[in-house]
Amino acid sequence: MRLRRITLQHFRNIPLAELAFEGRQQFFVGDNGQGKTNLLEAAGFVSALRSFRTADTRVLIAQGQTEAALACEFEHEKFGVTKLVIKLRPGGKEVWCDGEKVTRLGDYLGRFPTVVFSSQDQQLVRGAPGLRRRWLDFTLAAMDTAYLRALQTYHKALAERNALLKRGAGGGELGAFEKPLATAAAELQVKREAGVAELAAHVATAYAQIADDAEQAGLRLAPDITAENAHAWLGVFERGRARDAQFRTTLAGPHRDDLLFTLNGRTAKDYGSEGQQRSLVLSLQLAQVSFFRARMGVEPLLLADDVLGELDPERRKRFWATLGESRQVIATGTSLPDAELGSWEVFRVAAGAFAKETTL
Ligand SMILES: Nc1ncnc2c1ncn2[C@@H]1O[C@H](COP(=O)(O)OP(=O)(O)OP(=O)(O)O)[C@@H](O)[C@H]1O
Repeated sequence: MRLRRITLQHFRNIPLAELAFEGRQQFFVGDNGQGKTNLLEAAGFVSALRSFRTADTRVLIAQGQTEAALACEFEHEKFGVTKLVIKLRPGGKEVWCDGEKVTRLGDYLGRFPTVVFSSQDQQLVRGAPGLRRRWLDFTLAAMDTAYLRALQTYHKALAERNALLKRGAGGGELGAFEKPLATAAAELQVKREAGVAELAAHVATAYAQIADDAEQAGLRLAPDITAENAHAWLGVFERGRARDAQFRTTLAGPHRDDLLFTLNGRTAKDYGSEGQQRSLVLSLQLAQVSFFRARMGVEPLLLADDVLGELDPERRKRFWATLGESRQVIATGTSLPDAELGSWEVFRVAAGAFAKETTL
């Protein structure tokens, strides 16, 4: 798919911007703090209906304003030319797709896939398990509404069970929430195992294309605990009651799963060099691109936030070659990319305003 136009109103530091994109490569250049990432964030928001930087919609609305609006036009492999309008208010968001109001998030997710490359991605290898879990959940839920539903059910039941535990409840009282918890846990486990196996194959391919070593990259699920089926999961939660009551929280379950990255079978977090970890993170995001395309039959929109400048020249060239020219890339940076990295439509960003420059 291709983003042809985007309009932002009162979005972060951007009072009004109306941008039309001609080709498949747009570059936003400017000093720090001018609004480059804000533009990418808006493009990401219209596809995922959430920000890749914050869970709080309120901070997206320009200071002093009560509402922000985004409108865009996609050229889409499946839906043809599609127009989306999003209104953000402190209390939430409203979405229209070709003039029709979107009432169920699940119907919309994954239709306009976007993959974000950002310098924060390094944390995916080195940071806490929660970051990897969120990445996995986002990747799988975007392509599978049943996964999203299971995830929502699980977290709702988990929150209820934990609230009871905090109040000092135990035994049978917890039972009411353990059934939905167990059913959802079983579904999450099966879908995570299958999804990770599929993603692992894409990660290995991407790593072989961009890294300069001959190591084999791997990805696997490191479950906190496993059980055969929903019935067995119920047993897990029932047996955990006494210990959970002591700690006042549900200690074991899919909410503690992790993902493990490996290089030649060894944990990348502990053994991988800085450069290898960097290649691995890029491979992970490239795997998301291939996964979305394989599942949806749609070329995702790629948003690259200040990453091109961070890569050494060799890796940058290889990364670029992997992206190919059939996909749209919207990138940002404080300086323009090398001429060998394709021909960009360039926009200069200063204090939330955008000016188109001559094409590189
Ligand atoms: N809700 C808001 N209202 C007004 N301004 C905001 C809001 N949220 C963020 N900003 C402003 O947006 C600017 C940050 O923009 P952005 O994150 O896009 O920077 P950038 O151009 O990508 O810079 P860098 O290269 O440092 O990442 C800051 O000046 C910040 O104060």
